[in-house]
Formats: sequence, structure tokens, C-alpha cells
Amino acid sequence: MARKFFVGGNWKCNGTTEEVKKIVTTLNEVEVPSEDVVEVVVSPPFVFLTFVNSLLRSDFHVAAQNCWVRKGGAFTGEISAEMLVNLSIPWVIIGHSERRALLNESNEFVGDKVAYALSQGLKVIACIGETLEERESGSTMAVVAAQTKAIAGKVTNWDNVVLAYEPVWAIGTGKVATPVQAQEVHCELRKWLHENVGGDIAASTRIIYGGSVNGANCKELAAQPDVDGFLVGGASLKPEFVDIIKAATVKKN
Ligand SMILES: O=C(CO)COP(=O)(O)O
Repeated sequence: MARKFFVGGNWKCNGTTEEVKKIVTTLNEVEVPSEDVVEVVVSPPFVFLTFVNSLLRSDFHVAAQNCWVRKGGAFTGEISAEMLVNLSIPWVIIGHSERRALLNESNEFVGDKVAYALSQGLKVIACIGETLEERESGSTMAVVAAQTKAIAGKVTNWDNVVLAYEPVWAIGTGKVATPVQAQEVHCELRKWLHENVGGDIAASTRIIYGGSVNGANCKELAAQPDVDGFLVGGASLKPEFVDIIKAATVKKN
């Protein structure tokens, strides 16, 4: 089954109303390959979600950067999956390494969040990735397999899941994984899905790469057979995000 190229822009904790308006206006004016070729999702901070959702061109979609692990209630400061659905926000990013590291989100907690968000009808970008220390000690695959297992153990339907491989050492560092490094892990992850979840799911699930992706390095990464798109941080706030979206055309040949 063909995997449609996916480009997500994770704006993280950035932006003022004016800046957000400017980014969306720019995105609304650019020419990019059609929705049949590339799926584009941008993820502003919670407070701008509705604003962006109402202003953004209809062929691009919006994602929240997180949501609560279960049904809403007495959880001060949290945003529930039900609220996102209520606001017509179709996507949510779950398990980003910044949350795993800074807010102590465990593999189990991330797995529960993914399952709950899916159960409410959200589509999920589930993030995994190893630290530099883990890579250097040779445990990259063990780490990402454990992260994926915690998700796979709780997910029955993978149709609405995109797996984002984001090595922590490449995030915000300018130290992008080489195309060979990215392909190696993506290929292993697909193999893991094949062996532990199923052949069809392994073949159809998009595995996207994140970590210092920019306009200059995106094409070579996109050309790798198991790289199905990107989750972009810093460069998603800049005009070069459009070049990254256009990298989708690399796959057509
Ligand atoms: O964390 C990321 C996307 O979720 C990647 O961030 P950068 O593209 O800024 O390295």
C-alpha cells in the first residue's frame, strides 16, 4: 500500500498572534503538490489552534502538541482529547521527546495517551527517538523498539497513526541524521512492526523523520525508501518549510 508523504510542522512553544498570522498567510499563498501527493499538518501552541484552524487553507490540517491521557475532568492545566475533537482539531502530537525528557512522560504514559486519543477519533503523530548517550552505547534500536512496543501494545487500529522517529541528539541541534542513519532506523522500525504488529501495518504505516530537517537536507532524506516524510521544528516557522513540503515530489519517481 502506498504511503502518502507526510510533512508536519511542530511550532513548539513559539509565536505571537502576529507571527502566527504571518506564517499562516504565507502558507496559504504558496503552491505545493496536491493533497494526493503530500499531507501537510501544522501544530501551533494550544492557544492558537482555533485561530490557525479557521485561517489555514483547507488542504492543510492542524495538530495539537499534546493532550491529556484520559477523559477530561479535574486536571488543571490539561487539554483533553474530547476538547480537540470538539474544536475540529484532527491531529495531535504525542510523546515528543521534549515532553518525555522535561515532563517525565514514560513509555507507558505515552502509549496510554496514544490509545486514548485514537479512541476519541483523533489522528496521532507518535514520537520516538534515542538520546545521544543511547546511540553511542549502541542501544538505539532497543530504545525505539521499547518506545514503539508501549504504543503498539495499546493500539489496535494503526490507520490513524504516524510514527515520528526523532533522534533527540538531532533535535534543535543542527546535527541532522545522515540519510543512511535515518534509513537504517526507519527500516528497522518497519521490520519491528512487521514482526510484532503485522505485515500490512508495517507496509502502510508512515514513519517520518524529525531532527534538524531543513530546506537543504530534506530531499536527500526524502529519497530514502523508508522515510515517509518529516516532523519539522525550527524550519517549520520559516519560508523554507515550503521546500520541505515540496520534497514529497522526490517520491514520485
Ligand atoms: O522536534 C522536532 C520536531 O518535532 C524537530 O525540531 P528541529 O527541526 O528544530 O530540530
